[in-house]
Amino acid sequence: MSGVRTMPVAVIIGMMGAGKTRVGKEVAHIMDLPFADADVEIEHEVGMGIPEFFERRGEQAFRKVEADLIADMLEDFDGIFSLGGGAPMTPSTQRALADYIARGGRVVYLDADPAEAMERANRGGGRPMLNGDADARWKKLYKERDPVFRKVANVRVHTRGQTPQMAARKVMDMIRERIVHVTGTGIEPYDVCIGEGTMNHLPDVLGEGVVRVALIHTQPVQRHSDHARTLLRQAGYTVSDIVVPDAEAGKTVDVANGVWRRLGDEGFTRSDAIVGLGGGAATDLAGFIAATWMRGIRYVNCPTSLLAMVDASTGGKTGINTEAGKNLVGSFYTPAGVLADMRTLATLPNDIFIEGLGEVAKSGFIMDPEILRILEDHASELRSFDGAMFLDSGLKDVVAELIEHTVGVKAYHVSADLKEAGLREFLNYGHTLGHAIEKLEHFRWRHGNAVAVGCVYAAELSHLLGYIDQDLVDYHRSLLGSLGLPTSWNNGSWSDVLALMHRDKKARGNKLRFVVLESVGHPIHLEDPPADAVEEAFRRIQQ
Ligand SMILES: NC(=O)c1ccc[n+]([C@@H]2O[C@H](COP(=O)([O-])OP(=O)(O)OC[C@H]3O[C@@H](n4cnc5c(N)ncnc54)[C@H](O)[C@@H]3O)[C@@H](O)[C@H]2O)c1
Ligand SMILES: Nc1ncnc2c1ncn2[C@@H]1O[C@H](COP(=O)(O)OP(=O)(O)O)[C@@H](O)[C@H]1O
Ligand SMILES: O=C(O)C1=C[C@@H](OP(=O)(O)O)[C@@H](O)[C@H](O)C1
Repeated sequence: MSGVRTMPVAVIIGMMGAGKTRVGKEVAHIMDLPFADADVEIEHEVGMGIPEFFERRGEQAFRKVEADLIADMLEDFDGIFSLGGGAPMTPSTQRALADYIARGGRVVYLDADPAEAMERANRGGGRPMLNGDADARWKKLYKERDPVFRKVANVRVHTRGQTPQMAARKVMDMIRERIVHVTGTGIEPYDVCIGEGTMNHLPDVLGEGVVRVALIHTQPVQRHSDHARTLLRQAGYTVSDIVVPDAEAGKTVDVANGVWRRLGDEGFTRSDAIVGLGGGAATDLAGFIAATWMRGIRYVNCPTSLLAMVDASTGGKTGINTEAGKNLVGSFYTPAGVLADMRTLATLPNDIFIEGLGEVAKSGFIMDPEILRILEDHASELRSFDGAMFLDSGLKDVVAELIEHTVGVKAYHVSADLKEAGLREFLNYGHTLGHAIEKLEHFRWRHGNAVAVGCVYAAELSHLLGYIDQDLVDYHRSLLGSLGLPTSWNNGSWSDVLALMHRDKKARGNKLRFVVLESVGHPIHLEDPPADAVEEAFRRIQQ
């Protein structure tokens, strides 16, 4: 015996006729997993059909057998497990499902259209709960059960008008999703959902109180915003499509003003919402609009670049650029949810993908060595990322795992320190020099590339001050280089760099402050380091 506890990959619940058995079997088939249906297992156990058991022993006896069997299967079945329609109404099963979710399980509420499910449930008979006026019985049960199903499930899949195959694909995408929960002082908890098709959650995350949705996006992601708009319209929202200039050109007060004007003209109220879709520039602007319109309305981020997925869209920093500088005007304002839909990466250019790996690696250095291991193992595939091939390649799972880990690092720091009073500053590893490079390159250097050079600089500084050995500095260079990221910069004078580093937001008075490493996973604050070390580290990244 290995002693490892097994558990179902997913448990499917829903009304009679929702398709729990049919769709569940299909999911198991596609995922090459075993399938079990609670009703069939019960029939084996009691040696008779369910209608006969109901007739002979009654519903109460059935519920007891059902609850015991489910409790056992939740401990030792490792495939797709469909429950009978009424099973989640039993309190002990509700507790068992909550425990299963706490262990990482997925309880999928197969939410079929009532008319479709009712018609299917009436086919073929064999459902004792529908004896008599079947439609009336079904409707009554639906009223009782739907609120409970919503509560006990952690995944909800709408299947209206879908074939069993289509519904199964949707279930599969959703059970493969990775979810990072962000919470902490001053944060209304929210989830970052990572996976293929996570954008489908938009209506669920926006909720029912919202009437109008402003979909803020840029032109290069039009294909994805078209999809989001369709989803939103199908869910009954009135959608305002707002196209803003691409990249940093969109993060201006003039653009913000134009968006505020649209919201005013179109009657946006406090109960309406914003969806920001695109790279980090678009999500920063959308968050800023959401934070400021009527002093704060609901917003959801749909990041479409790797950098936006792992960094910009999570953590609640929103903002625009002004003449005073980049990101100097903004607000801490957390989204209602972040939907990192991997399908959007299919159109992402290689250089923008690679740049995102700079922040991924940084997160590995400061906290999560597993990130570094994954980067090492897959460096050459990552480096030759090709959006057109991505979704059909094994790289998809690697990238999803990297995003999950990196968002986890960000969520950890943000949870403890939303407003960057201390711990959150560790996320700034590599950024002190990185920001100076970006500025001196007039922002033609991409952020993640500048951060990569900045990480090598911070590692050199850590070494010069005796915190880490040369091997770890070399490791920074070799890992980042293997991913196609730059590790040196020689396009500006030391005096300009130093002056800019003094204006970094971590600096205090005349004192420079850096984040350096004591070892992988152990960053520390470094205040007012010796001037010669600060300069020598710079000399070392010039070649
Ligand atoms: N709020 C934060 O915490 C935070 C953190 C890090 C960065 N940022 C901000 O994020 C911005 C950088 O983000 P970025 O690197 O995503 O840059 P970006 O938003 O400028 O996007 C880069 C380019 O890629 C395009 N693009 C994005 N997704 C695409 C897709 N799926 N297919 C095709 N093209 C796509 C964009 O349209 C743009 O042309 C900066 O403004 C930075 O200040 C914010
Ligand atoms: N999405 C669907 N489209 C068409 N028929 C379906 C769909 N889902 C289920 N069915 C059919 O409806 C009937 C009831 O489905 P079943 O899986 O037994 O529901 P449940 O287990 O939820 O009670 C079956 O005949 C099944 O093949
Ligand atoms: O709704 C219910 O209470 C029941 C639903 C049935 O399963 P299906 O939902 O698969 O029909 C079966 O467990 C039993 O007849 C009781």
